Amino acid sequence: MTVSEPRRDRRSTGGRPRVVVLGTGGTIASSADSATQLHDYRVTAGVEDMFTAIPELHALADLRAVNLLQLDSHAIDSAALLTIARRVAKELADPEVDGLIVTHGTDTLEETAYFLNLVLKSTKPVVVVGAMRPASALSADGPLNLYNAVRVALAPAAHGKGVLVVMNDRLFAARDVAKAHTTAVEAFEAAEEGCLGRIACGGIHLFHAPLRLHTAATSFSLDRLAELPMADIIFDHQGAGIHHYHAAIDAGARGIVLAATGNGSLSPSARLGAELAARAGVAFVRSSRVGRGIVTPSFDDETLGMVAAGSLNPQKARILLMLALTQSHELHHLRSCFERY
Ligand SMILES: NC(=O)C[C@H](N)C(=O)O
Repeated sequence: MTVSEPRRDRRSTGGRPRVVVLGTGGTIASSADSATQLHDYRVTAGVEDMFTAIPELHALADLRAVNLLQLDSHAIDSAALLTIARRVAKELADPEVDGLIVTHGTDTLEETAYFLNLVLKSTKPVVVVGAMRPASALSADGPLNLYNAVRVALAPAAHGKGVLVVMNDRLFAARDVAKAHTTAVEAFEAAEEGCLGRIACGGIHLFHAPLRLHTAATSFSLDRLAELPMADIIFDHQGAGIHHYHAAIDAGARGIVLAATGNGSLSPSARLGAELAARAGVAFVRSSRVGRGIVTPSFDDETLGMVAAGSLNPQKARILLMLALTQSHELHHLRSCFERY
């Protein structure tokens, strides 16, 4: 279902816009033993605790808290991903809901954001937000990130832009953004594509709009997704072995994403791995471990039946590959997904 227009008569919100804040855990919901401890913290807070820390939020909108998960994002698996996506879709289908925020750990935030960007069928703003410092820290970044996320969700310009990520005063398209720093509050980048906009002194300044197909314009639908197929990422390097490919194929992977060197070049073992995958009917995608740039198609793609990931990093290529495999294993289908999304 495509949800496009917010409802005009707001009987239960007294005329105020309604924003759902859906909590999944992460540092934004964590605390440590002291204000100076910026590591080794635990998820402790629910969404209401975040509201308590930012009383100014209530002036912006009628807020609804949904405590869905309390996980660090490195613990999110395919089942949790589907749980998040289904709940987001359910909330967006409510005509009284104008926008939705997902609070999330930053380690795998880009994977969830890209997945939502591909499967949600709504033009309402969805903003994924996290924090690099726990809520208990000196200069915690979560409260302002969340406040900014709600402001973005309420901005008319955020409609129809796909899933957005707000971190440290910047606004990104879910497809383009990636975590690029282990500890800094300026942890997220969209190196080649750039951020979509900036939040400055209370204003939301949008510079670009995403061009790749997203949300209502994709062929993916949660209604038809019972589960996600298994896909593994294998990291290539000097002296790499073949055992990872055997292990992935034997374990039942339906797809392998190679975090290849450079512009998707294959070590001798990776080449052998691609041949094994082709023989076993396992899809093989070449992405790059470099972190910037595009993996371009090569002659080898034809001989070994591989797909070039374009500008998707390995973890995002895996998300798209899993979704594409739910529709077809055909090479032309997989390639067309990587060209369109
Ligand atoms: N900054 C963070 O959110 C990291 C965190 N541990 C996570 O859940 O990904």
